[in-house]
Amino acid sequence: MQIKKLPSLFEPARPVLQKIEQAGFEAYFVGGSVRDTILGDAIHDIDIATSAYPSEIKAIFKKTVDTGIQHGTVMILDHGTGYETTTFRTESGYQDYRRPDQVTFVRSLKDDLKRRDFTINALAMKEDGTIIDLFDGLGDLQRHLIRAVGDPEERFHEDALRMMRAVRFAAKLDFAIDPATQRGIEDHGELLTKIAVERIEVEFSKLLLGINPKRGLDYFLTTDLYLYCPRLQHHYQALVKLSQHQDWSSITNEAEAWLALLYSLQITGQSAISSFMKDWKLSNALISLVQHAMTVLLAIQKDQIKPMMLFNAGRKAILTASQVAEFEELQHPDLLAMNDQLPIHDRHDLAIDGGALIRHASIQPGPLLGKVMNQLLALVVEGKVANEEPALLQEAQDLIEKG
Ligand SMILES: Nc1ccn([C@@H]2O[C@H](COP(=O)(O)OP(=O)(O)OP(=O)(O)O)[C@@H](O)[C@H]2O)c(=O)n1
Repeated sequence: MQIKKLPSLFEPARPVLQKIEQAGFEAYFVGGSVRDTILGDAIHDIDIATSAYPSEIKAIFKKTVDTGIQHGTVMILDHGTGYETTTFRTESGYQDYRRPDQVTFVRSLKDDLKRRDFTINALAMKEDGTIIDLFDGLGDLQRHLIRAVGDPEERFHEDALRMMRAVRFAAKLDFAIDPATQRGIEDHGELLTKIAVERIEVEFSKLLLGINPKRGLDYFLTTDLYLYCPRLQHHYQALVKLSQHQDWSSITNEAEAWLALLYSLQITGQSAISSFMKDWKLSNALISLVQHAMTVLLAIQKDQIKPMMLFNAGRKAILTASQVAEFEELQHPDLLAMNDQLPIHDRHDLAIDGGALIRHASIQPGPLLGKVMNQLLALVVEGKVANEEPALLQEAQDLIEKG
């Protein structure tokens, strides 16, 4: 098979591969970019594998950077762009189920491809678009099948994360998992506990954002992989319910995915959200966004949307909550439009500050000042007082008199 028209991302890299070949070595595009090109999907990065050893690559090209030379990876700098090339290699050891104890450089493409995870990821492509398919990856692409290269058990012992990758690809590509590969996952799921949570999280997030998360979640549950992920052990029923959602089109980013998950698991309290997401090693920024969005989502559910709540949540959290409300088929008004119509969107937009209150309303710095400022803010956001200094000063005096 030959791909006639390569995606433009490959074009500037072709002369690099040609140059390696002219020096007497082999060089191929490998990995996800080849798979996705054959599927007609967009590609985002390219990987190059070569029979040349790192020292040989460095002799061919003037400018290189040793980005991971002990693993065989050298970056070639060509016309200002970096191309990472990795020498064909075999790996051995894997005593920790995630990294090889030893990497050996080899000259044979087959030896390199046979240590890769799935047949659809073990295709190689020459610079002219010719596909090298040594493990029937093309057949599996046609059959929509995720199948381990060779013995699944060996592949999963080499890197236990591959079990999560299998269910992620099932969701991402809407493919089935080959029965022997699925059995391999069922038998070795526990090895996932050896893998860093950060790496599991990346795959799980990609699963939830695939074109068919239902399929990925079904495998995640039937293979018992969920048992070895943080904090999911006791949520089988809720995960089944989540997987039964038919339309996932409104879940478009990580925040929406995690909010949908937490809402399904009924983990809705602010500190419960934080502790759950921290166990998944998610960032503080994402945790804060999901917490704000959950407040909005619960208000949608209870039909208790208030201007001040929208103001506190902010546009991004409102959008996140609206998408998940869509997913959950919760009726709701256009919250973004409501938010856009608020008189102000930031504390600093208030037409008065503490200094003005001290000067004109004879308030002393202290707790009362903070309280009055908060009350003024709420009145403006709720549209009860115009956001103008004289009106706000008057209101401040009234508030102080009322105590
Ligand atoms: N645990 C892993 C990770 C990667 N690979 C191999 O390395 C390639 C590149 O891996 P990566 O960039 O992580 O994933 P992609 O397959 O490219 O998929 P995507 O870009 O969609 O994540 C894979 O195709 C596969 O051949 C592997 O065998 N085992």
